[in-house]
Amino acid sequence: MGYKILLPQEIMEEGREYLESRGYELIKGSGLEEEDIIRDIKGCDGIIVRLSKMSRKVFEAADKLKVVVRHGAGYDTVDLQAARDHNVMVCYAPVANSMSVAEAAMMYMLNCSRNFKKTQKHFIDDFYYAKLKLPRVEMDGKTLGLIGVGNIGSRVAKKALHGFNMKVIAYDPYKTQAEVPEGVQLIDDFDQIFKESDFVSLHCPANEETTGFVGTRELELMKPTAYLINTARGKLIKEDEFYEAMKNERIAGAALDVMMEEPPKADNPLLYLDNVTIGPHLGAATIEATDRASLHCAIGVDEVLSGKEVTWPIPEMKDFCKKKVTV
Ligand SMILES: O=C(O)[C@H](O)COP(=O)(O)O
Repeated sequence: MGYKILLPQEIMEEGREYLESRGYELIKGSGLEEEDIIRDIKGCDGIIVRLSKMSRKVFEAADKLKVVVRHGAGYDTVDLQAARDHNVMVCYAPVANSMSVAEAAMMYMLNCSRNFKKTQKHFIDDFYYAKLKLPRVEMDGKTLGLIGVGNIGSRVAKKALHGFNMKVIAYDPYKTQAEVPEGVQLIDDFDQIFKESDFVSLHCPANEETTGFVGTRELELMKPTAYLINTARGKLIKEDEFYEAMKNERIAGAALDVMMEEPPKADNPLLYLDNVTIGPHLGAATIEATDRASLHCAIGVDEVLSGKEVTWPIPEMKDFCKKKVTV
């Protein structure tokens, strides 16, 4: 067969074994930047991308590429039009990390409710201040507002309903009440989620519809005691407007697992706010999720290159999938 699969970043053993046992040659990339991928992609039939972007320039440089598989649930880093123009199929791993990201969302909610960033900052200097003076709340009985009830949002909903006895309301124009977990109240008014919730958690993809859809206006709608959690994509939030709101303590706190720029520049002022917890896009970074993602990506590569039906095509390329990539 002799197909070459570029791995700009290592994947877990499950995925490697799946591909190697089927005769694929795995090529270790020389780096994660665009120029590295442009150099490395030549002669490769497939690529599994975790952190790198698949820009038009990369597709232009690729002479044999037939499949791109995104190691995760989002694919906003892949230029889909360029993929189509170059007859390259794009798949992803939409369910592999849902549980881990949902757990991360709960972790960030707890972190906010216990004011943990400020607590950590103060407790060495003044244990009693850290213990007694910082406001904290329970999650039990509070209202969680979800934006997006897909693979991740529905897992968050179940954890919040059954693990924390929260009320869960949700906005998702692509779902019906019958399609969301029992106990979730689907609401067709985006603003109402911000107005009513004690915690708002974002679980939708970044696309033209959602980019920058949370800014000053939405933060102004929120209760001053509420928290905003983003484990989805940094570009959903207008970061400059968010910074102003948080600097002025417009809401009680926020947690971002994702940012507009990853890694963020050290001088990004958001990093230094006491009321904003920030993580390094760690939602999917567990042993279990990366094991599954590596395997699901390997399956995607093999399905496309061996002409099988594709289990996880990105939704925008389902039609393309039927057309079949010429190998
Ligand atoms: O950490 C990873 O494996 C991925 O970057 C996660 O990607 P996702 O946020 O698109 O699921």
